[in-house]
Amino acid sequence: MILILIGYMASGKSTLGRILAKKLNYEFLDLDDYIETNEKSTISDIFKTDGEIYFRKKETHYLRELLESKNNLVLSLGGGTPCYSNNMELILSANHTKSIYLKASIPTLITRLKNEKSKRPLIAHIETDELLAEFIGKHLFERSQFYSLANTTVTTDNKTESHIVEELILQLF
Ligand SMILES: Nc1ncnc2c1ncn2[C@@H]1O[C@H](COP(=O)(O)OP(=O)(O)OP(=O)(O)O)[C@@H](O)[C@H]1O
Ligand SMILES: O=C(O)C1=C[C@@H](O)[C@@H](O)[C@H](O)C1
Ligand SMILES: [Mg+2]
Repeated sequence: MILILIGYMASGKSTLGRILAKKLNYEFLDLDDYIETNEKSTISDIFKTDGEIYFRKKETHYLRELLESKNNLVLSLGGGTPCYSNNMELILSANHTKSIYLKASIPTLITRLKNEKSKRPLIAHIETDELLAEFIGKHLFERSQFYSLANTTVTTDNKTESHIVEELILQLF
């Protein structure tokens, strides 16, 4: 089984994925980290040097590689992974995957992303908190249609990390 965590930037995919994998004794991989290791570059540098379209091609390539080669894995995706190419179709049509949308509210995402912009090239250039809030609101609205295709959804606001992981395990098994 490959458990796939989906959600907006800062929704908790990497943090919760690591904890979930430990509990289940599964391998943990973060698609952003996997891309960085294999491309020998950071996500920010890939965006700067080769552009977003190149990044999205690589993202689909490595997603497919992992889906075809791994088992007993928790895989945290990038925030945009479900929204490009045929990635969501790939995930849903594989018969050994379960996908989970980690749903966080706009205010929660704004609070987290205000302090963590620099590593995220899509928002690093946004100068004020007001503009960031406006961007997140619109962007999440556009992306929700893809996130909502996940097999299951867990809301994460005002819940501790361990509480969310317990809920995930109950929903999944
Ligand atoms: N349930 C939670 N309660 C409070 N803080 C949380 C919770 N889950 C995650 N966080 C915090 O939110 C921030 C973003 O989490 P994380 O990096 O796991 O998000 P992500 O979905 O992997 O983001 P990205 O798509 O940009 O990689 C981190 O600082 C993390 O500690
Ligand atoms: O939301 C997005 O489109 C992204 C999120 C990050 O996880 C990275 O995959 C990259 O910064 C793009
Ligand atoms: Mg992450």
